[in-house]
Amino acid sequence: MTVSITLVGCGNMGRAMLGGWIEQNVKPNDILVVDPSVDNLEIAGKSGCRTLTSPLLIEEGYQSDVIVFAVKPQVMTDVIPAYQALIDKGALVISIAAGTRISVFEESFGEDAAIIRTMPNTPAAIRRGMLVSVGNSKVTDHHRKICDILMNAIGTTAWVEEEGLMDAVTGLSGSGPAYVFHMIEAMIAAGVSAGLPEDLARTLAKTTVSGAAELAISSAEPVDVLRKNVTSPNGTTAAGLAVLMGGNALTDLMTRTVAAATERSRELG
Ligand SMILES: NC(=O)C1=CN([C@@H]2O[C@H](COP(=O)(O)OP(=O)(O)OC[C@H]3O[C@@H](n4cnc5c(N)ncnc54)[C@H](OP(=O)(O)O)[C@@H]3O)[C@@H](O)[C@H]2O)C=CC1
Ligand SMILES: O=C(O)[C@@H]1CCC=N1
Repeated sequence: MTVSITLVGCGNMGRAMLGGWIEQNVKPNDILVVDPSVDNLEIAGKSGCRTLTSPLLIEEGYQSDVIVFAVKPQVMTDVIPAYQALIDKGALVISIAAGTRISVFEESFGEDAAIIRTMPNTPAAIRRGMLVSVGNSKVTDHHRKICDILMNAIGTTAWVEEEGLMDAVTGLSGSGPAYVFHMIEAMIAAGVSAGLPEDLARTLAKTTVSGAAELAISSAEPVDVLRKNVTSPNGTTAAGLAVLMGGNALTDLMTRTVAAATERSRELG
């Protein structure tokens, strides 16, 4: 199935999705990218996509199967009305904005519009994203298929039936890459403080996180067993984990971290 896409917003996330779609054989000339910034459009243009700085420049006869809104939640209500004509021609709406509820799109586009809210994350840029979607009652199996084509091209996909879960999804997998990047930063700093040269500490930290994550995904063992496999009785790991797990330190910190991001997603709605 070929899918024509209008991508609105070509920032960090828009570019990450675009790269994945093109790598996965969505034809660049089936993609129109709209973004007011010429610099943001340059990469899309070089990939062979059509680019426009404003929806006012979209020609009258234009239609696309899907419009993906990838602008900041704070500007979403100002941005979407300009795309009414595409919705009237039957385009499916996919929004990746944190917090912004499906009802915001229904209020603008009408209750007959098919709206999907998806939460991706930045590893989509290397086709290793986590993408969770929820649709309104107008979303058909055909729409789900279109969404799956786009999202499977850039990562692992899941659907939820309750929109209320999307705030916690955002707090865990949407924001999650930043938590892991910060953990890598902390491991590098800790390695340097333990006496390693910074370049070596960086390589060790990144490779360890990447290898452990791959093992967690590919192994049949649950992650707590994988952790125990590293931990020799009275050995070095036990000494390290006594700090990280003592008083439930990391679990408490992570619980508060995800709760804060989840709450912010609710506020953005
Ligand atoms: N970054 C992430 O990890 C994730 C982000 N999201 C969501 O994705 C969305 C985009 O985030 P992100 O890519 O990080 O943000 P960016 O700021 O990088 O991208 C937003 C893009 O939209 C452009 N833009 C602004 N106004 C318009 C307009 N009227 N029409 C078209 N484009 C416009 C911006 O241009 P300019 O730069 O000139 O303002 C920018 O290029 C947000 O809603 C966010 O919640 C979801 C999951 C993960
Ligand atoms: O920080 C944000 O609001 C966006 C949504 C999830 C990741 N980045």
